[in-house]
Amino acid sequence: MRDDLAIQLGPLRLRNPLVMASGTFGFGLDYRGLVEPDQVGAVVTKGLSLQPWVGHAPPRLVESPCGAINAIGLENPGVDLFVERLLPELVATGATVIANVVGKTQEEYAEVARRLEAAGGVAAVELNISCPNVKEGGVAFAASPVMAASVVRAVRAASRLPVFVKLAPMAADPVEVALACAAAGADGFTVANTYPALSIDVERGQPALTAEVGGLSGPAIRPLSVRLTARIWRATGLPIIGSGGVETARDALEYLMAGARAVAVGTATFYRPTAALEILEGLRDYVARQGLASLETLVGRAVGPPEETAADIEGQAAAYLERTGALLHGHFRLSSGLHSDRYVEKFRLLERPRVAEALVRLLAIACWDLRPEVVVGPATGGILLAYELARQLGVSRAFFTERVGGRMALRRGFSVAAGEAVLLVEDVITTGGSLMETAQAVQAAGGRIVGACSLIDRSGGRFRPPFPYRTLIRLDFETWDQAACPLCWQGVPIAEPGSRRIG
Ligand SMILES: Cc1cc2nc3c(=O)[nH]c(=O)nc-3n(C[C@H](O)[C@H](O)[C@H](O)COP(=O)(O)O)c2cc1C
Ligand SMILES: O=P(O)(O)OC[C@H]1O[C@H](OP(=O)(O)OP(=O)(O)O)[C@H](O)[C@@H]1O
Ligand SMILES: O=C(O)c1cc(=O)[nH]c(=O)[nH]1
Repeated sequence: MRDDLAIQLGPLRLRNPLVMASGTFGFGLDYRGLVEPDQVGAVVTKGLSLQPWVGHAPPRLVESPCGAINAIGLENPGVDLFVERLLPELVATGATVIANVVGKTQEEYAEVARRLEAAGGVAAVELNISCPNVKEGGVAFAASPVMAASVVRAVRAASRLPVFVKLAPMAADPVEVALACAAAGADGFTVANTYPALSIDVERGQPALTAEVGGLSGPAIRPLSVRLTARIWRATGLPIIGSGGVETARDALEYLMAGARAVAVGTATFYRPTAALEILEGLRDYVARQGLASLETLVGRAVGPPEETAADIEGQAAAYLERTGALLHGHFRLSSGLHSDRYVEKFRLLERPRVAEALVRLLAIACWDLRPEVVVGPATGGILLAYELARQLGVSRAFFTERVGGRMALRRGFSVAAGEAVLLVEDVITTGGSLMETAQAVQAAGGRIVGACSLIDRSGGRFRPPFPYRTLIRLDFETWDQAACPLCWQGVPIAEPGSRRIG
């Protein structure tokens, strides 16, 4: 199996971002011979309840322009039968299984999740608090952020399985619901379930569906759910499975660029059973055409970084750095020769791959429009950052500059072609001296600087390079010349934590 479309969905590593939507792929076994369960990123089961549910009387599905309206009523065999009869066979296919869970009380949700975890083989649960066509156990739980969060909390307490909450697009304020679920420990969201809808059979003068209200799915809802995906991504920054009207690779890309990390295919499977596989081929073509190393950098590309995450990092940066041990207090001689009572030990951040990956993702989102061909950073932090940023941007080369006799230089055979587009990356900017020296070394070698970025800028706004420059965190710490340093006056011993030798 090729790995070029693999993507991280919170704690889950999916072999590709395509997920078979709940209720449209049975229990993953009905389509064998057409779509093998291990060909897609994950199979989401039909909603599972504690006891078997019979669902609504027919008719349960009616066509609608650019879509369908359904009211199956969550018919399912119950969690125990699923665990006993269906799950082993599904797991044996090598599929990643996400179990869709429904209940009439929060205790039921919790108990179903507990049994699923005990059974083994389930990668995550998707809490369906959004079925629009039942009176109990559906959208009622999404009616208030508090109720939705209480289901998440109950499930969290009963099982350690990752929890994705399937949001109701029309219930309460979905963003408020999502924030409450995030606070209660949700790992991510599916955005979104179907939209409550009514179709009338004018010959009979009756609702077309026995249940009256059904859920509208298909391309008709796609732009609505793409928008909601962007809102939930911006508000929470948590991993999202986009769902609603995905028929082609283009549709799937829309969801990714709006902030989803995986995309569900539902109604399309009914009229084109191999739609998911065709979409995967389309995604592979796109990745090859755009020269992307992975799909990671597409996530949220069209709508920018999540506000909360950006705000969190910006607003609580000093506290975060303090907590991770990155912000040192003392008396330091910095790379520039200036003195300060603070030093940012960037390796407290960079030594954690997850933290480094998450921070660089924000840099990648901030810089993707610069279209670099090479990423370059000054040693030492820049080595790691350049590599990770290039990886996430799908850029094929990354290298670093280092000091030779006190001057930044390209060594080790690193080179740029004439006019090659270079993005610079730095961990901490104090004066910007190291970055500007790197820029000069790259330009002297023939490279063209298209921009620069840094994780942390402590220059107090004084660093203003002559090319586009983006930073994640601005900190305002004082620096002094040796002669003006109050810590020197007090005789406090000085430390020189960086690797640059002064004097
Ligand atoms: C017939 C049918 C049954 C569905 N059953 C479920 C279900 O049991 N649980 C759930 O969370 N979503 C269910 N859904 C919603 C889908 O998983 C999906 O989120 C929605 O249909 C939008 O995607 P689509 O336009 O690609 O179909 C169902 C949808 C349809 C059409
Ligand atoms: O903007 P400037 O004034 O150039 O200062 C910033 C540079 O100083 C720090 O490096 P450090 O001195 O810690 O050296 P090291 O990375 O080699 O350990 C930091 O990682 C930057 O590279
Ligand atoms: O079983 C159903 O009718 C059903 C469940 C659900 O969550 N969404 C949907 O559109 N239909």
